Amino acid sequence: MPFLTLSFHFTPAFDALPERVQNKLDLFSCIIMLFLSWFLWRLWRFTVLPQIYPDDPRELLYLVPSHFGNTNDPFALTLAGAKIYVITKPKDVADAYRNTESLSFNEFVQAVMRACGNTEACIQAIYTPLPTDKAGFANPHGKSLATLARQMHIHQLYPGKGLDFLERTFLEWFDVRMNMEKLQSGCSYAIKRNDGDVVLPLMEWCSDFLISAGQRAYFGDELGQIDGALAKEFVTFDELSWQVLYQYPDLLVGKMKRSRNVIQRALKKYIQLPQSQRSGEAWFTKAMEDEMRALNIGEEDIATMLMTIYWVLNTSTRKAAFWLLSYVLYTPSLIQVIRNETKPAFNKADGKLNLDYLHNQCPQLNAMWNETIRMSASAASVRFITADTVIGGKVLRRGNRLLIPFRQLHFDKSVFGETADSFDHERFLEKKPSLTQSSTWRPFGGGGTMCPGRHAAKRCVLLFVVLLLQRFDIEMDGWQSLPVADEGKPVLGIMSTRDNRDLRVRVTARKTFA
Ligand code: HEM
Repeated sequence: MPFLTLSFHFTPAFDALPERVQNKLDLFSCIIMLFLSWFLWRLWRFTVLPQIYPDDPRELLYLVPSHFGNTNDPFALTLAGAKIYVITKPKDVADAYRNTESLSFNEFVQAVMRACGNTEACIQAIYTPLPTDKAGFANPHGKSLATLARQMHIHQLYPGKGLDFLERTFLEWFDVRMNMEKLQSGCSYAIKRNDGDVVLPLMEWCSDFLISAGQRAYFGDELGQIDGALAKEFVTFDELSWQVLYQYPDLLVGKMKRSRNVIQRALKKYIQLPQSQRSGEAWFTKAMEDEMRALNIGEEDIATMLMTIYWVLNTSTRKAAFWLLSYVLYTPSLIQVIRNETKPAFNKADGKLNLDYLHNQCPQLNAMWNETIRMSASAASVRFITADTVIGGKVLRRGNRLLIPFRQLHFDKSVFGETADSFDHERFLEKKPSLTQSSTWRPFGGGGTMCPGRHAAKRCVLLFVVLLLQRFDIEMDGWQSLPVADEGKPVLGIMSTRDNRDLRVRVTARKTFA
């Protein structure tokens, strides 16, 4: 019974009223009490507290579309009882990336590890500093495996031998599969097969090819021999992987978990194969496995860790290839631009590809890559605040999280121009060579955790696109509107299409080369 009405309830006047009227009054007083409680709470939270702590970021009132007159000051949200600060100003973002003292990435990684099923013992082993003279990857500063892992990623993924190995493997993989006979026989998901052409669902095709190539480059042939359907299984997992990022309760994630388990089981069988029986894997895979075994981490945990590698490796490249090809298909004149520019990269005699030429002499293609990821990247960096920290003149209190969403930066008209909402790769050409160095360009995050896989992703996607456009004609199979990106779900890089919409494309072998 609400407190306010108690005194009235015990009066003879209340007792004298008919029961129907008494019930109505009860309901009315409940509503008044609820409203009053909400009003007092709101007054306290959004009016009194900001007066007491004027330097704390303002709390965003629920569902108010633009905050505080678009000042872009840091603000706070409360989701499921947890306070999350959000910063959107490029300078604040740059300051946050620079701060590795009181803004930590580890907490986020550990939460993802737990959500994927890693044990506490494994997490502890990975975050414990290791001796400087340990065997394996050099550790002169006595760091934990969690910190060394980043350096190991860089060793594999930054320009140099490791990245060249990956690129050669991608190329070999695409090369043998990208001919009409193989597309006709190998793409079980083809919608139509005619004499000389094939109709394919573009996203499904990009997913199959890019995931399989990524898997082959990191895990060699054996993983595919253990389970030939992992690429398909991964797509099911990946489309639901926002449930991992939101840390959904186990009860609600059956389908996502089933697919994840299939991949983890295959990875466990893979590491149970003696290393001498595995071939063609990337340096990183074996080195990481050795490091974990040296810490006595069990095979279940190792397979779970490898699953997260499989995830970051494969989630974005397939979607980036899809978006780049979609944009090009909606402006078909760009197909010829790519063909003309990349033709000299192919040796006239044997068709062999000069990769250096592709990396350094193709500004149009490079600009199309930049524009594609500007339009379709939607990740956010997350940091845990370990001590009160001032950003943008506001105090972010320890124990809360900081979210740095990048997407809105990529549509800033003062940086990308009035056409920022549409695809126009020319903005990245000579006009503004420094655009990718600007603090509003963040498809790969920033600071000490900036994506180490960005070069590999670009090389993999561009190889696929260039081979495709040089070897085939491609067009839409009947008019279809451009799918809309699904901005509603958190991702680790590039967005999917809303409602998983795909495009049907007709692919025909080209008679002449470029
Ligand atoms: C277009 C493709 C890609 C995009 C847009 C992308 C984006 C990102 C973003 C936004 C982050 C988080 C950065 C932060 O929080 O500051 C990240 C982290 C990471 N990415 Fe990528 N990524 C892509 C491809 C790849 C590929 C192919 C790999 C290969 C293994 C990869 C490996 C990683 C790793 C290991 C991290 C964690 C870095 C760390 O812990 O320090 N990414 N990526």
